[in-house]
Amino acid sequence: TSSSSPSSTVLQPLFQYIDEHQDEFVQRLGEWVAVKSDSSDRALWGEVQTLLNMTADRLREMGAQVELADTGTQQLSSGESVSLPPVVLAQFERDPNKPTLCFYGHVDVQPAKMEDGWIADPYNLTERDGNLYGRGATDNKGPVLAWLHAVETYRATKQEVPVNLKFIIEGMEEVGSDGLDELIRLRNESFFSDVDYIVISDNVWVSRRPALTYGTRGSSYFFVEVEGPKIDLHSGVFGGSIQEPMTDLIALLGSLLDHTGKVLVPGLNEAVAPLTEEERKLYEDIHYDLEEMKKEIGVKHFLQDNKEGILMARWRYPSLSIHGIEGAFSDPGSKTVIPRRVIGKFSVRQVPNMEPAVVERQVKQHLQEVFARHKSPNILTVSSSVGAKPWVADPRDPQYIAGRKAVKAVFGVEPELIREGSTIPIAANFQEVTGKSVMMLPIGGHDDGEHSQNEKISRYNYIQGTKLFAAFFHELSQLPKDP
Ligand SMILES: C[C@H](N)C(=O)N[C@@H](Cc1c[nH]cn1)C(=O)O
Ligand SMILES: [Zn+2]
Ligand SMILES: [Zn+2]
Repeated sequence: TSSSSPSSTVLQPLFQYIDEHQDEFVQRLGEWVAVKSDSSDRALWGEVQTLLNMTADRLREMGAQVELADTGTQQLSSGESVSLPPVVLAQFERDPNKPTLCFYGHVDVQPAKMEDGWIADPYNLTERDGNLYGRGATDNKGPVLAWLHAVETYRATKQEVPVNLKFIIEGMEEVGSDGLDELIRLRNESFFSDVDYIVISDNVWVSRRPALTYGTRGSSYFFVEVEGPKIDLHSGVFGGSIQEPMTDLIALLGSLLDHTGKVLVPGLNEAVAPLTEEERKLYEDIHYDLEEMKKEIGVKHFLQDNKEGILMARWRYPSLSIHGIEGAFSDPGSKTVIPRRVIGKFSVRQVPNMEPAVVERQVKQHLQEVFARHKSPNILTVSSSVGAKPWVADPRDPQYIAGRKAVKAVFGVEPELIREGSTIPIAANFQEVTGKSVMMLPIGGHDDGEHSQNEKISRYNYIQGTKLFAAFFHELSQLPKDP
């Protein structure tokens, strides 16, 4: 920005504070990463709760009114029901003359173990070559903290925050945001009634350029259980004489997609929204270096041979990924066992105009038909979870103008307009139920490795991202009142 513009007069002291306090911000990220808030493991929901409490405390210290809202219970397959972790709902003092921004984020993480190939303990934030490594560093603890630090910066520099602020922070995003959709419905007429804009920072850029994100894919997660004998069996004694559950399961999983990545479940691709010329053009301008990406993730080639094809496959077409097999022998060594029961796990990423309920029905029917053809004596059970819809917003919405200006003020470039292949389970609900404008304003780098070994956020992105959020408050307040 030019140093004489009014925006820069407001922003410079904020940016200076952020630069001067960056070590404290990194230290706080270390404290958050140290909390093993892995929501996929029910035994760790206490840790999730600990971090939600820490978030609530921090918001209270900054002057917010905070509620830990109940989200009900989860029914286990055993029939038992367990209480879900609460959701933090926070609001700062309201001025009716200011627009109201609501930030959504999550503090739970994906599982992480040293033996998966981490260079250092995933729960001990470690700085190497300007990068901050640790589970949750980019997904989503770093960005949540960056929003809190942006608020802290205004307060510490005695500048009035130019927007009304609300926060909604959950601890179950990584497993499908159980209970949150109902909470939003319940609070639509209260907590959300005066919200003008909802912003999410739970994804990464697609290249080295900053980005604004206007769409995510939806997701349904499937469990395919094949149960056979009462006990595991010796493969030398029984091999060849029984239909093995694992053989059934591999055939079922193998029937789901072909080597080109095409999903083979009948009907599944039929609902996909047709590609318009206008949409196709949007892909041309996006920076995406194929050769660099191949090197970065260590693949010889992608399934598509051009940028547009790859990005469309990631953002606007469905995909199916097989994640694992529970009950299978996966330790080192050579055990010669026939597992008695195995559970295959896979998920389908969904795009406009697919409906999770329809996809779930199509997948279950397909698996049952394939299984019936095999005439197996084993028992097949298919169940599903998550059921998250895809989300697409109108990037011409005023919030995106403020996002663009904030990016320009901090990074000196225009942001890319991108979509995201992964899922924010609650994004579509926010838009549909509240009717408010939703935008994603990511700060993570394209190489942050969300869900992967050695997840990181660079110190640069973390600190510049904090400035981006501080600038976004300002730019939002500068939008014309009734656009
Ligand atoms: C984009 C976000 N950071 C994320 O990782 N979301 C998860 C949500 C999910 C989907 N199925 C279960 N959880 C993801 O996209 O995997
Ligand atoms: Zn996330
Ligand atoms: Zn995630």
